[in-house]
Amino acid sequence: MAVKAMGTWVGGFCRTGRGDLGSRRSDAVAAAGPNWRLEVSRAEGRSECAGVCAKPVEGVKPVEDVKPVEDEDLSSAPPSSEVNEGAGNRGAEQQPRKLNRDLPKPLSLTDLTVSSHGSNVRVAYQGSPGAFSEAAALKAYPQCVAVPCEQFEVAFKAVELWLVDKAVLPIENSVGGSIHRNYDLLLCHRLHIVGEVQMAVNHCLMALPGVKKEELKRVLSHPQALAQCEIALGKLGVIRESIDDTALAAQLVASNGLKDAGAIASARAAEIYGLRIVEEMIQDTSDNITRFLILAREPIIPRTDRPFKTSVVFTLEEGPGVLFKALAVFALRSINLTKIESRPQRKRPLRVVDDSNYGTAKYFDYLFYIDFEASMAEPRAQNALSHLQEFATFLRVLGCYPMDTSL
Ligand SMILES: O=C(O)C(=O)C[C@]1(C(=O)O)C=C[C@@H](O)C=C1
Repeated sequence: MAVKAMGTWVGGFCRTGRGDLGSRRSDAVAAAGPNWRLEVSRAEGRSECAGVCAKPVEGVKPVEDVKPVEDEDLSSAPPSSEVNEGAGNRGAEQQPRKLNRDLPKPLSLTDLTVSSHGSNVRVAYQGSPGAFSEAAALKAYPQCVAVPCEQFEVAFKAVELWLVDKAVLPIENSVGGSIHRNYDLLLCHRLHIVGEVQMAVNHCLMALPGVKKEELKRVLSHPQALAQCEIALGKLGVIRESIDDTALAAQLVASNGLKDAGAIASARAAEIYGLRIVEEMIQDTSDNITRFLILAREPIIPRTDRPFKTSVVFTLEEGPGVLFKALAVFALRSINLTKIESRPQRKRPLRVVDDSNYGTAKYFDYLFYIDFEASMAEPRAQNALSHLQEFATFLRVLGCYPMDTSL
């Protein structure tokens, strides 16, 4: 079955000894401006990170202005001609000479300080300004520079390549369920879950100013958003069109002047792109919650002074009761599970039991993702994972992080 992991305990973490699953590190720290989206370039069908991609999103207000050191405001300094005039003859009263305004300024302690509000933190999210993921990034780090990315994978790579510090990505929604792509990407990248963000998602139906709800023939949005508003869309009887993110849907309606199309997005997206909200809270249930993960290059130190959660992924041998046995390692220690997800192993999608292939001869191999309510600093969590390791064919701790109990 899958590769057997040799676990090592590092500072309370069970870190498996599986080889590098594709993460790349670079010392290159690049500063992508606030109005830029990171994107994946596809060469010969292979998905590759293009690094900082200078693609401005048209008509979008910057999320936060970044001021490069070289562009410091020098307007208060006198022009160099004035400064140089008679220099050397004025003793103590002379104006300071501006020698070379292009010289780099040395880093100071202030430059190195990351405030508790995350004012220096650059956080990648998937989507365009006004997307719900941007709001989640700002909930996690209120003063951060939120960096829009075209795809989830770009956000992962942006962290790995040090283009940003963190990524905030959706993992599940209370109506739409799991975002499987991010489960798969967690496994093929070496990032750590360092936090979670729960956010109430209130969807608005919006259109060009003057367009009535009854005039809409189609509605554009992210597939998750369309799924979360199934009842309202059914009543409207419109065609649903999938777009990469909700804010991009709003932008498309606005920039193309689509009179027959509406968009489902946030109230902030309506404001940014100049659309009028024709109906608020159109999601199927008023409590529509999306949970996002905060990903970073390094894990955080698990603690016990507040509620922590741990996320793991593992594989098991085939056989009756093995999943039952795996879940029992938590039950035996009164550890509450908050999520279980299974994903097919892509490299071993199908197994045939016998050559004749009679009866139920084909079945799948699965990866199991589990979130449980305990910190890796607690002996019961460490013991549970040691126990699981006795029969799991592969085990990786994806992260141990404080639970988000707010909304
Ligand atoms: O399209 C957006 O606005 C997003 O942030 C993506 C996303 C998602 O992928 O689930 C985030 C929150 C909502 O559940 C709907 C869409």
